[in-house]
Amino acid sequence: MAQTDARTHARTDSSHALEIALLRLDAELPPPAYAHPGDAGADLLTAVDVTLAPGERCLVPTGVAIALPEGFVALVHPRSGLAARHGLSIVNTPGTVDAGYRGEIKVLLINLDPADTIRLRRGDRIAQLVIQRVERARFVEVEALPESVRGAGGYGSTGGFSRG
Ligand SMILES: O=c1ccn([C@H]2C[C@H](O)[C@@H](COP(=O)(O)OP(=O)(O)OP(=O)(O)O)O2)c(=O)[nH]1
Ligand SMILES: [Mg+2]
Repeated sequence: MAQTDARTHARTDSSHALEIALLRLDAELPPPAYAHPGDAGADLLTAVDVTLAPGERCLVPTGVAIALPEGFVALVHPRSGLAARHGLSIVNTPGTVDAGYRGEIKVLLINLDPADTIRLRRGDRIAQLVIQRVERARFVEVEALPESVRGAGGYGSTGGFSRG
């Protein structure tokens, strides 16, 4: 049975999956899908053939638009297999799809391989969409921040590689 979250108005179906309105801008392309039960990311497809020379980037259309409920974000992550095998990544990883965005989801692919060209065909799975709840903050200006154990240490303050 479908349930509605009183705070976010987000609807979940009987398997507790969040219902998200999806518009297919390309009728012949299958919608994003989870490859296995329990997967965090639903695979996004490229709607066009793409050729990426080494170091080249390209904003690639996926043929879908969504309407996220308020209080959610969709993050566009690279696929690890394509990254490991071909050096295919995303320039702005993870890409942020705002709840109010109604345009086509696009993926800013980049070929990080130093030598090989990457050729993608329309319908190839190029990225994965991870849906998460997200908080909205109210930034409250103060004179001093509360103390913490870490303090201002960062950017390697705890050390880096240990080399024999
Ligand atoms: O990988 C991505 C990243 C963003 N977007 C879309 C949805 C998002 O809501 C919108 C704006 O993204 P973002 O806020 O990251 O970009 P911006 O450069 O700040 O643009 P804007 O000024 O429109 O917010 O672009 C995508 O389709 N794919
Ligand atoms: Mg923005």
